[in-house]
Amino acid sequence: MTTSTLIAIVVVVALVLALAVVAGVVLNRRRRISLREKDETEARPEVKGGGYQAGGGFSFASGAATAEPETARTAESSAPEHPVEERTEVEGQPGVGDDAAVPRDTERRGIVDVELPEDTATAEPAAEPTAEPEVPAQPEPEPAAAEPVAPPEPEKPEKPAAEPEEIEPTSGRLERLRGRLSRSRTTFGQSLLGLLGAGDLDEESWEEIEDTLLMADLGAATTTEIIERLRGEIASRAVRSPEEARAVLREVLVDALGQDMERSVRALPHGDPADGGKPAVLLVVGVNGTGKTTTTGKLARVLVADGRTVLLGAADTFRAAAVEQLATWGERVGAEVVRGNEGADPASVAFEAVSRGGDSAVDAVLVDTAGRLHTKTGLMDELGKVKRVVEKKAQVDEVLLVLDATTGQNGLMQARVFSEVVDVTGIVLTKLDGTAKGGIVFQVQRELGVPVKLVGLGEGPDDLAPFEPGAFVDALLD
Ligand SMILES: Nc1nc2c(ncn2[C@@H]2O[C@H](COP(=O)(O)OP(=O)(O)OP(=O)(O)O)[C@@H](O)[C@H]2O)c(=O)[nH]1
Repeated sequence: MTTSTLIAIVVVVALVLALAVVAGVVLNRRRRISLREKDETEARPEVKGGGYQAGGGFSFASGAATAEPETARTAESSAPEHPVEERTEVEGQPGVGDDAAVPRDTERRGIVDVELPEDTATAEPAAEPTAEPEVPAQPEPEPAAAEPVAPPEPEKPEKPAAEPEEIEPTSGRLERLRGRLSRSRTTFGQSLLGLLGAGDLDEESWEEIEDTLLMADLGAATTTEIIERLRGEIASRAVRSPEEARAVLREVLVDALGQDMERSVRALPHGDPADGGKPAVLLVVGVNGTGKTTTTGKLARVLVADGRTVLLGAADTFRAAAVEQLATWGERVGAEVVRGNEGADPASVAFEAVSRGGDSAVDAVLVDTAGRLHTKTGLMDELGKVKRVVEKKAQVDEVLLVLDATTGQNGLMQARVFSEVVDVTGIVLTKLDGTAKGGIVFQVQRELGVPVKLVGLGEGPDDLAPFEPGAFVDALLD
């Protein structure tokens, strides 16, 4: 082999190596999405706002217009099944992930049949079975401590004594309270914007975006869906600038929140109450301390501010303080309160509240129920009974499940059990002001298929807002 042949071979090998290196670099560049080459002249993609038409205010609807006809349940079909193996409790004690403190509903007391008032004969629907389901065979721990308590008659409704106070305007609440979402905004919204706007989006960046979504409690399924959509949209729209990436992010998040979900609170009466129409009936349910009583009071204020008359039913008879708390809310807005003594049968109080609401021709009856751990089968059955007893008198238009946004996965577990027992129609997510995990909104809706209708953003009396996907996402991203 001559020297010139050798040189030729070396040159060819060097050329092939150089070509391979260049091809590798080009391929790697193509896989990245660069946001650095901002083209100011390109028009930003139009971003659609949320489809929910609350217009910044609360949206109320009549149950008659939207509620599905209630079918009378039989005791057999409505008795929820809670096989022992599915329970998270261990011998009645909270399990991992449950409330650490011994809940007040560990108090033992028998569940008694309710003596319904006289007018039950005229009540509807007639198909309700006369026998309430038996207390499940699974006994509460320490059954010997259970004392049969005769259901005291609900007390006479109280007329508020104090002058009703000023109520913050109900429109634009989410706008006004958007600052309360600052913790979620910092750890969720701003992290995402930082990652998407930082420049080259390689696999590592997408992993970080995924982690951010998971940390904010969006859940694995929603996170995967959002990442896939984001990747697709950013690539297909040839997104170049951080502003464009933000617009795409907003659109994807708003869509993931379900723009078409019906979020009106069914709190408007069926016809004119002054002319024989019936009040709307709302039950407020949830675990201890999630904010049921507070939410009931806040909602009453919104309705009163909108010119509606309200009656409050204090069916949280486990805790005298809860009854007092609701009575105070009633006084503050000039609403009548029907209350029972501590230990009174909650179903009896709820029934009386609905009867009284009809007699007083109010627009809405809001019934605050006792908090109960979702793991307590007997107490959950009792909640089902509250609803069935109320249905003897009137259609229940709305069952609002109050969930504490700071409890994460445990909140979801609660939601599943409650919706088995009482057909939850809307979620109120409270304490969003105290958490960085605002992403729970996405997960809870997806898991339950029930819309988040209201959000609690503070302890103040007017810190309740209607949930609007567009405004919520804006609050997270701005
Ligand atoms: N920060 C914040 N605190 C809230 C919110 N909603 C309720 N709270 C507080 O949560 C605590 C419990 O609220 P309650 O309304 O008493 O809860 P509950 O579910 O009725 O409790 P039980 O009667 O024990 O079942 C109170 O201190 C409320 O002020 C909210 O949106 N944000």
